[in-house]
Amino acid sequence: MSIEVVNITKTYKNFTALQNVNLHIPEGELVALLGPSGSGKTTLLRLIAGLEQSQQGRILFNGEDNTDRDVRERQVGFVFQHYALFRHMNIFDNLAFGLTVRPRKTRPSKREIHEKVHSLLRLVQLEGLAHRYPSQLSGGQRQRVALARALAVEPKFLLLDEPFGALDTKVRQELRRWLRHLHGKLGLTILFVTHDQEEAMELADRVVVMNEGRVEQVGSPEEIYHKPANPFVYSFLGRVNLFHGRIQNGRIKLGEAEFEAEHDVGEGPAVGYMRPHDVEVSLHPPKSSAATAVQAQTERITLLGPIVRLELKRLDTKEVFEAEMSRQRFLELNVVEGGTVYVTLHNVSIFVDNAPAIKPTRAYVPQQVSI
Ligand SMILES: Nc1ncnc2c1ncn2[C@@H]1O[C@H](COP(=O)(O)OP(=O)(O)OP(=O)(O)O)[C@@H](O)[C@H]1O
Repeated sequence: MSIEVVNITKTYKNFTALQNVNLHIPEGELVALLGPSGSGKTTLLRLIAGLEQSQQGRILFNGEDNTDRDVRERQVGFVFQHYALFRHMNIFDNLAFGLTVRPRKTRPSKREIHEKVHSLLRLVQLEGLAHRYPSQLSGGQRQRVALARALAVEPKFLLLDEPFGALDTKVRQELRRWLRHLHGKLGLTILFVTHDQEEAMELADRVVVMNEGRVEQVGSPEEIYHKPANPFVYSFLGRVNLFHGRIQNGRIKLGEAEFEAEHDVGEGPAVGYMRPHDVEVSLHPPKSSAATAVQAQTERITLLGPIVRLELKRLDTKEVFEAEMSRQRFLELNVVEGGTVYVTLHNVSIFVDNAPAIKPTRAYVPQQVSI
């Protein structure tokens, strides 16, 4: 089932938690709501579920207006960070609960419930644990039971609020793989909240980046990482270097590094954003006369297994920034702390105020002046 959020604004007294949010989630997609704490992710999820009401806007399921329907009518499956299983019921009863409390008319028979619960246990790979109590399961197992319980009532879609938040890294990774697989098998629309960018990138077909009650960007993991719409998205998705400079005479000057802009971008202060893995480090000045290389001092070297991170300080602007490279490249280079290197800046995105990114088309090549 598709979900459409149309122009939703939600305020608590005089605090605006969501502002003019619009979002379309096509049927069958696995979508992440990603953003820092307080950005409005849970509020949006609760509004879609029908647990909250907004002051403005509509919520449509498959094009049908559900704004005024209550939570039970919406037939949504939920899973929260803290598994919230019934502690006094065994796993079988936890899974059967949603079906046994249905009105007599729509309640399945005992045999049907038994079959359903066992097929769900098979689906979440917990067969044989039906008679255990929640306290006798690991955190990851409990969370899989919570998912199975949400699926038991055959929801139109699943809403997951930081479903793996309380689990340790290794279990989280396993559950991510498992959820991806489950989604592939069921083809259900799933919307999940996370503040972990790696989780969003690894799991989701599409990521909705939120900040201060607004949607900053919606795109595939590839798009939001490689084509961030604005400085917030750039900075939120991974490490980033900032270089301060100016646009003048159609050229973008970041200290001694200069780039040409494809079209007229005005004049004034500008900030260059760049990922550490796009910084090319060399011990020698580049052969080309392009003015994108600057000198820097190596302040610190951090070995991170297969990756090596250098903390560098530009000699021209004194800005401190990071470069990342493979261990192999690091060993070939022979960089030392305190030494001087040449860095070439690739893939810089220039942002002026909050306008869309300017991608420099090429490095500025100074003209030879003949005397
Ligand atoms: N019932 C409430 N009354 C007042 N303010 C609220 C209420 N619920 C949420 N808020 C505020 O709305 C904002 C958005 O909260 P929300 O829980 O949606 O954020 P979030 O992105 O899910 O954050 P987190 O990752 O920390 O869970 C926060 O500033 C929060 O303090």
